[in-house]
Amino acid sequence: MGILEKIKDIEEEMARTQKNKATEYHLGLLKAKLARYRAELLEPTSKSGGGGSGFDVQKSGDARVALIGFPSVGKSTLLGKVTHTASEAAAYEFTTLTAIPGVIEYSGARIQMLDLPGIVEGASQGRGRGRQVVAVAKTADLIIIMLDATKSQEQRRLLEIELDAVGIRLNKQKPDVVVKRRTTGGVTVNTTVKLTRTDEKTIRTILAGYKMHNCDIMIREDISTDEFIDVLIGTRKYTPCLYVYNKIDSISLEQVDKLAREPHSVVISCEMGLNLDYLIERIWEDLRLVKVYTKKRGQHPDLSDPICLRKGSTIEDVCHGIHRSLVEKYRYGLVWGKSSKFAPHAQKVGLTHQVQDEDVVSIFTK
Ligand SMILES: Nc1nc2c(ncn2[C@@H]2O[C@H](COP(=O)(O)OP(=O)(O)OP(=O)(O)O)[C@@H](O)[C@H]2O)c(=O)[nH]1
Ligand SMILES: [K+]
Ligand SMILES: [Mg+2]
Repeated sequence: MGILEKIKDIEEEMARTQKNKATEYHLGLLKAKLARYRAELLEPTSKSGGGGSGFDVQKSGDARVALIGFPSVGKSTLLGKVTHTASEAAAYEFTTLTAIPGVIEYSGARIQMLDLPGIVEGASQGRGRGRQVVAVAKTADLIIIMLDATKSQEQRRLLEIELDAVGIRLNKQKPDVVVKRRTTGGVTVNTTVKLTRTDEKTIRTILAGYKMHNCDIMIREDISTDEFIDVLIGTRKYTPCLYVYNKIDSISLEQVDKLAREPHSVVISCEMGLNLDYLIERIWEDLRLVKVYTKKRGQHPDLSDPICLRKGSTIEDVCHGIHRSLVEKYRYGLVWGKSSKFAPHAQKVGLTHQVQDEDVVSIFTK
């Protein structure tokens, strides 16, 4: 039996099985199996799944944003509006057939935006170029799910399902669970919180399904069964996502207002140039980047060429951003800005000091 058939079998069995206390463990096991087969399906070497390795676009700039959506929602039009790259846009579906990179310049930072072909339902199973598109989505630091505001909300759910199927978890943190494999000793499960969405027996059943007979599990949040399986599989990608509703020029103000109030959502009109600056600000925020300006002794800071880092980065990361060997020669640093205890004056800092957005940093070497 091929993988696709096995998946179908399990899905059918799950659909047949009534959900109640008595079947919970069995369903957990089926879910674990299903997740394993799906993962196999995504292997580029897998024969049954049809391959599809993604478009070969070099990463560039400080972060990558991928545009995911159904055909003709306006992805290419957006790329043309916010970057210097033109990507053909037209009124027919599947105008774009490959990945087209552009660059958004935002106060000295460079964000790569990838225009992609439209995907259809079933993309993650290999329909159309869906496989390649979702493979690219996996490499993104931020996913934009682009939607046509004139169409039903159903499109959003369908796209979420496709991304979920390839292991992308949108706007979620990695669950706080630690799994330690051992060679003997059986399974121990420790929890620091009460579990209301799964239970220890289900967890043990799933572990047995994965042939993990010796391990320590430490659970520090109220996870669901699915989230526990995610942790075991380990290759999940936790990516921030913005829902961008385009074509608001064609709907009523009341409708615009309603969409704009949804979490993680931005409403725009590419054609009328509405709200595009705000969209870029939100992209920047959701990427959770900080930019740090460097300054040489006795000179003004270089405001044209900041170093961009993840939020929570330290002076050590700043050093790496300047030169590989700088850390070895590091004596001390000076920071001006929000992270300085003595703002507006400088604070003398060590390598572990966390920087904040728009800090100015000077590094002094031995
Ligand atoms: N009314 C309206 N139409 C728009 C807007 N933005 C784009 N369009 C139109 O929507 C159609 C599709 O635009 P594209 O940019 O080609 O859409 P796409 O998502 O790249 O489409 P594919 O590459 O085929 O997947 C074109 O006719 C655009 O002119 C908008 O803000 N309002
Ligand atoms: K189009
Ligand atoms: Mg396009």
